[in-house]
Amino acid sequence: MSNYIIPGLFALFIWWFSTGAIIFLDGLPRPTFKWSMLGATTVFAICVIGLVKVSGEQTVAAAYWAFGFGLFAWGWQEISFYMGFVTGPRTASCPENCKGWKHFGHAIQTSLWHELAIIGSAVIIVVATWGQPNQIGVWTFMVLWWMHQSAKLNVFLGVRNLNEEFLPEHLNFLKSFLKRKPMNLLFPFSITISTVIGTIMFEHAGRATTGFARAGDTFIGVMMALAILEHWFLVLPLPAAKLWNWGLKSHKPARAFDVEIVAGFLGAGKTTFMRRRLDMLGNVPVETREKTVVLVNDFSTVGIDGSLLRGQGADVVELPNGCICCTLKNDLASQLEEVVGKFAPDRVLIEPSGVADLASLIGVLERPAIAPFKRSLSVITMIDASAFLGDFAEMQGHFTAQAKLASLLIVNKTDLVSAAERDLVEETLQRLNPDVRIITARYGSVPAEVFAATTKARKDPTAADDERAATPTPTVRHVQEYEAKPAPVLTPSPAAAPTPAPQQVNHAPQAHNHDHAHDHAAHDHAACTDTGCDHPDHHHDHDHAHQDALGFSSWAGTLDNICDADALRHVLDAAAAGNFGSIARLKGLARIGRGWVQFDIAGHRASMGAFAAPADEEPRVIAIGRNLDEAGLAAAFAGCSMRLAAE
Ligand SMILES: Nc1nc2c(ncn2[C@@H]2O[C@H](COP(=O)(O)OP(=O)(O)OP(=O)(O)O)[C@@H](O)[C@H]2O)c(=O)[nH]1
Repeated sequence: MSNYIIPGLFALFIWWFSTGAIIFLDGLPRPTFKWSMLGATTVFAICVIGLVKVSGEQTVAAAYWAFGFGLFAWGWQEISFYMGFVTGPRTASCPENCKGWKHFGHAIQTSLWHELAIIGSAVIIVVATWGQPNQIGVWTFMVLWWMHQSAKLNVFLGVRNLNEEFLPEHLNFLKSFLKRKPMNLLFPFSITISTVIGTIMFEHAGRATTGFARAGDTFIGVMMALAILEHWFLVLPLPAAKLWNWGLKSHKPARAFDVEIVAGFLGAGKTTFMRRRLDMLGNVPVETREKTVVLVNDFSTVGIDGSLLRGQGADVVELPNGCICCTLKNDLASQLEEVVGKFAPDRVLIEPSGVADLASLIGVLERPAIAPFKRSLSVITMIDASAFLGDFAEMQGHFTAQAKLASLLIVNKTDLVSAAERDLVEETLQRLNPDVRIITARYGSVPAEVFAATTKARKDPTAADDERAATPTPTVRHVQEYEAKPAPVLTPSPAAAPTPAPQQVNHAPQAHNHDHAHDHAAHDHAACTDTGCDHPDHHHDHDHAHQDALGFSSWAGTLDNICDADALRHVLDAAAAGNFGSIARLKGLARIGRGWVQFDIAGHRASMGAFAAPADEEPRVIAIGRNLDEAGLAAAFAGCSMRLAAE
């Protein structure tokens, strides 16, 4: 038995160790790459010479040597690719909306030279050992090649675990070619082929009569078994990456990151602004482009904002179902720690839900695990100019806190108000926080210069002194209006129309309720008083009361069918008119004909606009408000998808 167990364990160990070593080398500072590459090339040359030397021998030792040479020869392929020496002609993300064969073509271009290098290396190894009895090295190389190709195709077609943390920063563009979905059609074939070959090899090993054959067949069988395991790791909810946590240690960020919180009430235009901000951050030469991570937190169990922010060059991490103030505070803290370890970002943009407690969120950023990494913090608060006066009358504490904690206030949606109302909003805000800079905007459009100062506002004591001196907190009032193009294909809603009568429902949206109306409505949880803002940590025991004071609940549903545009608009108008309770915010994504729309109710106005959805998008809707008529909403949205089905 030891004839099988020892080579089996040897193969397992050497595979695990060499994989971890490559991950480790890959996370070291870039100047080390040339030395790693030089080392890998020397090792490759030694492996080819070694393979020639042992190819004529059929001893147990020769089996071990040949396996090791085959495996280390493969190491060169990995190092040369992951360190960026041998990749492909394409070094940029796939353009948005690029699909099908074109997308596949772009994917091939990202690693064309790498694939050709593998073919070249395989030819060298095959030729060097041609006609010789010891082919274990060749087979080891071939099995690794198979594992690599199959895993690569699977992550392209879609799997659950993309193991993006193993991708070094300079290969970030590859993420646009990875797809997250539970499974793809190739996966069962990959598993079956590996299982058949693995079984044949183990069966050969069992029948082998020499120590050489037993060891050799066991090596190949174990490599095939590892291929199977690696594939299952792609789709099962297992933290397989933890196997190489030691290798990832070198990937830990050496630098701190800037944090921008984009706050504001429901529908104020946070996501609209974030999209522009991401554009701004991505619109710089590649060498100076920052690694940006977006953390987005929808109020409902079903997130929408994450979908709207993807595809803009940043990694998007969703924290659905919450307010970043109650139970989610711990989730946020651990999520942030994970983001720091996994992505080593230069900048983290956080979009809390419209009812989040900003003071608590800032408190999370002060925690010891996160604070040392935080270089600066700026709080950009979006204000819906058209809804502010009404909302302020109802939720004075909430808006006071948001204004006082802001380092920049953007009075958005100025296209919807008169100049007099806009001035009134600005004056009210300025009175709440005399030091804050206020600018006005349409569709969240703000010039880039604004951020040169604001991103450095609220500097940490840990930040370099010269940096702080160079970028003072903006205290000068400066009000200016910036014109912006409205969102494309925006269709303002006509006068409120009646809800379509609930028809026979085929696919009722699946409802998820997220009710925060507990017993604490009496708490007035403004984080700031007229004399200033309390330290966020003083509020830990009462965070949930903030949400309760606002008294919102949410409803979410999925829209299984293609919707009828007119029916959808009628439902939106009815919802905006208050037919389904007092809706503060509604948003969703729906399929209409061959395309997609993003629809909204914000500030009691309904709107729809075209949306470029990725292939795996889910049509869905969420509503946030008070006294929501959930059954009515479910029937109405089911009605818009049914009407077309019935025609
Ligand atoms: N008329 C007008 N509409 C705007 C403007 N800015 C954003 N909107 C629209 O307002 C709606 C809400 O915008 P979002 O950016 O999703 O608002 P949000 O603050 O992220 O909303 P939540 O995530 O629900 O809190 C969308 O329909 C936007 O197109 C603006 O300046 N003028």
